[in-house]
Amino acid sequence: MSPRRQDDSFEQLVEALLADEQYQGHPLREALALLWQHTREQLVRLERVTHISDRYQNVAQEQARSMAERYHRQLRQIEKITRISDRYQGMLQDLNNALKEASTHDALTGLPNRRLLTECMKQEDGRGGDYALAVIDADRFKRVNDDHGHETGDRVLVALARTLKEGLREGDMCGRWGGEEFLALLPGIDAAVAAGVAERLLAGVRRLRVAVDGVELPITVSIGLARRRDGEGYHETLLRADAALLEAKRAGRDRCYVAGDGA
Ligand SMILES: Nc1nc2c(ncn2[C@@H]2O[C@H](COP(=O)(O)OP(=O)(O)OP(=O)(O)O)[C@@H](O)[C@H]2O)c(=O)[nH]1
Repeated sequence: MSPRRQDDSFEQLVEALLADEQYQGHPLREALALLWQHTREQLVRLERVTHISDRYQNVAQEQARSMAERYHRQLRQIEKITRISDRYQGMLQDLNNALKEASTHDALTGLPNRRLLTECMKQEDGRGGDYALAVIDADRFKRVNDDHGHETGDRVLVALARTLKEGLREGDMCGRWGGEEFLALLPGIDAAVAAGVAERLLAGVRRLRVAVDGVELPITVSIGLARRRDGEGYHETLLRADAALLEAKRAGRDRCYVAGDGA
């Protein structure tokens, strides 16, 4: 017999006993009635306590669940913020690199710009470095612009920059000094080697051809070369190289002039 049915039959038995006429006035009946009354009250109380306990457990479970959900939601938000922050930092880094590149390199040719060249020459001066400077200037470049347009002029400058860079040794530096003028910084070099490098650059540019409207445009440059003298600052060496360049131009262009030590 199931416990529930047992309870039911016990209850029916007690009820029947209490209702039976023949036990009216019997002292045990009074005791049974009191006991039965007490038992029923206890049962009601027990049910109420069980009900409260169930509700409390439900509330506790509900709270635990919502706390776990909140925790996971916040975790997901933190992960998202971390991803955004990583991306943002990456973008900042890229931007930083781009700014650095823009501040030190020429946008058209990609070569080091005047600022970076100046910085490097100052550093060489600072350590008393032995170097030569070659000022390289495109010949009759105005004509290229006038005859073929500024865009063609730009293409020529880009091709020229590549050719000059390819003609230099490892450790040399070629940058765009401004306009159609380039500057090569040749560290640790003696006069004869520097002149050889300049001749190689001239020859490389002579071989260069830039195609314009089906025609191959010849390009030449003139070079002024000066070797740093003891105790000299880069701007003085540069002035001597500029003077040598002027001589090369006057002498007919497409050549290199070397500044004498006394120049
Ligand atoms: N396309 C283009 N032209 C430039 C740029 N910078 C300077 N130039 C041009 O370069 C030309 C330089 O002309 P000039 O200083 O008269 O010299 P040149 O015609 O080369 O003559 P020489 O130097 O005497 O051989 C000018 O026409 C400038 O406009 C540039 O970034 N792009």
